Amino acid sequence: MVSQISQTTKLNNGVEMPWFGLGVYKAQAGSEVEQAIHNALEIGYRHVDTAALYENEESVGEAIRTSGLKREDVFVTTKLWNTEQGYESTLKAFETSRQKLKFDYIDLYLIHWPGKDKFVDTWKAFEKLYRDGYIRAIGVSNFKVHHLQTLLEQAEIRPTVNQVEYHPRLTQEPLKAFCESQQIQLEAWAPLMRGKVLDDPVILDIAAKYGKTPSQIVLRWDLDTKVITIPKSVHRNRIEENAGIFDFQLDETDLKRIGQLNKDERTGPDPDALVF
Ligand SMILES: NC(=O)C1=CN([C@@H]2O[C@H](COP(=O)(O)OP(=O)(O)OC[C@H]3O[C@@H](n4cnc5c(N)ncnc54)[C@H](OP(=O)(O)O)[C@@H]3O)[C@@H](O)[C@H]2O)C=CC1
Ligand SMILES: O=C1CO[C@H](CO)[C@@H](O)[C@@H]1O
Repeated sequence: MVSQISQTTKLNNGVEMPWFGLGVYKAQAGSEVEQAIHNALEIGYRHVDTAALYENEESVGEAIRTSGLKREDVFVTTKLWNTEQGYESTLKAFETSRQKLKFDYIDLYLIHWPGKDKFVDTWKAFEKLYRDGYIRAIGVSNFKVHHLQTLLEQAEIRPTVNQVEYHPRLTQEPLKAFCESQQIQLEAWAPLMRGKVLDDPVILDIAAKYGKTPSQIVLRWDLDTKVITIPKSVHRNRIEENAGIFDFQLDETDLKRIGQLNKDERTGPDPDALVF
């Protein structure tokens, strides 16, 4: 069980990233997030997704240090918040995150949202931090195809990952195809659509067929569509339930049925509407 939960994919720079991890947005700094991470690591998770925005980086670092695991056993992502975009401000914000986590290095650092004008300068700072050895992989989040095209025209180092909203009501097909064509790994945020897809009749029907829960069906669909997934929970029973997806696979018919639930429906903002 433990080894399967930590199964990795090789990113375009050769770094191994676990397909499955724990999201900690809205997991409160202090005992709530620390307990959630301890539970997850005990169950076999080896990947945690945080961000400067979540205001829990100190606790994430502390939970990993007190887990009994080595730093290199856990893959940690954090993200640069929108107000810090720009070359110098990115270098500073990265150092603040690193100090809060009390880590020598970060596994994956993401530009949280593209915004409009500054993401290329921001990326140049990401490239420097990567070359200086502070980050094992650099990537982006909430980038649409046009943002990626602009970035790829000017980047010296390609993004490894694009973390975007992805669930059965937002299957992101054109973006997914573009990322695949550019060897950029897609990663799902809000993979459970924050609970909103768990009572969908098609998901319930498929759950009954496999003897699995709705969340397990939706998360297995992520893996079967080759998308990294980071469901959030602070409850041990759900943390364990969400990880129970490594003993089955969805068949082609069910993958297709889930894909047909797409409504291009977002639970978060449209990246083009978030201009800063
Ligand atoms: N790059 C970006 O812009 C964004 C990144 N993210 C990242 O992605 C992660 C996941 O996305 P998130 O927005 O948290 O949404 P999720 O789709 O992961 O849903 C989380 C919600 O579902 C509940 N839940 C978890 N497991 C179950 C279950 N088995 N059955 C029923 N309910 C369940 C949780 O409650 P409870 O905790 O009470 O169990 C929580 O309320 C975030 O935590 C964050 O790390 C998220 C948003 C944007
Ligand atoms: O990471 C995040 C958590 O969710 C927020 C609200 O949907 C997002 O805006 C943010 O990017």
